[in-house]
Amino acid sequence: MHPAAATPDRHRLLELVVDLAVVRGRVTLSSGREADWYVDMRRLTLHHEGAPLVGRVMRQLTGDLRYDVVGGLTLGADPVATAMLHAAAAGEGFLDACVVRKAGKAHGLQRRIEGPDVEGRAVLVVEDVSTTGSSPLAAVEALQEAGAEVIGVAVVVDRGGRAAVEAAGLEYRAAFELADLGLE
Ligand SMILES: O=P(O)(O)OC[C@H]1O[C@H](OP(=O)(O)OP(=O)(O)O)[C@H](O)[C@@H]1O
Ligand SMILES: O=C(O)c1cc(=O)[nH]c(=O)[nH]1
Repeated sequence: MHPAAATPDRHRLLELVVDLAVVRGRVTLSSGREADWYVDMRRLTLHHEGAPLVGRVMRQLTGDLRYDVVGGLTLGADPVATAMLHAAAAGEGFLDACVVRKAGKAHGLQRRIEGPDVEGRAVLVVEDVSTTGSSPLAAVEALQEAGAEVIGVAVVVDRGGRAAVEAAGLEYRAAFELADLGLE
């Protein structure tokens, strides 16, 4: 099946993204850039119907890739990773999740990457929405420093991050592009 094939799950998830997450109005993005709309994916990835759909659609999108850990830069990536973990657990496979902190922690075990150890493991970096690619690439760098093999990046909505991630030599998958959301 094509990674972004039309399925009932993908169709319903797209409806929910448009209904729940797209917010029109002037906003400042994490890059400092200004925009006239925002995709607040947390409204979807923490939603009772949206979260399980995110897990299944993202697993389907990356079904041909080999990875056994999934995670990205906190906070947007976290519910995406755990939704995928639960989708895997509900099926045949197993999948661990990890959380990449924006900065290292000064107390406790002082870990930047939380969860089961990632050293020597194949990790898929995820993100809820990516505009510049800098958040997923920050996660890639932290995971590689921790000894993980990063096999690619997958996002629910691509707002423009593809170019930077592909320029870094990484596979990039997006469940939805701006055209799918009617936002081009
Ligand atoms: O870095 P980009 O590829 O351009 O993607 C945009 C980032 O903006 C959002 O997070 P935000 O920085 O608002 O932080 P949060 O996840 O802590 O809410 C989103 O979850 C991405 O991480
Ligand atoms: O670039 C961003 O900061 C950004 C854009 C967007 O649509 N949604 C979001 O959560 N962050």
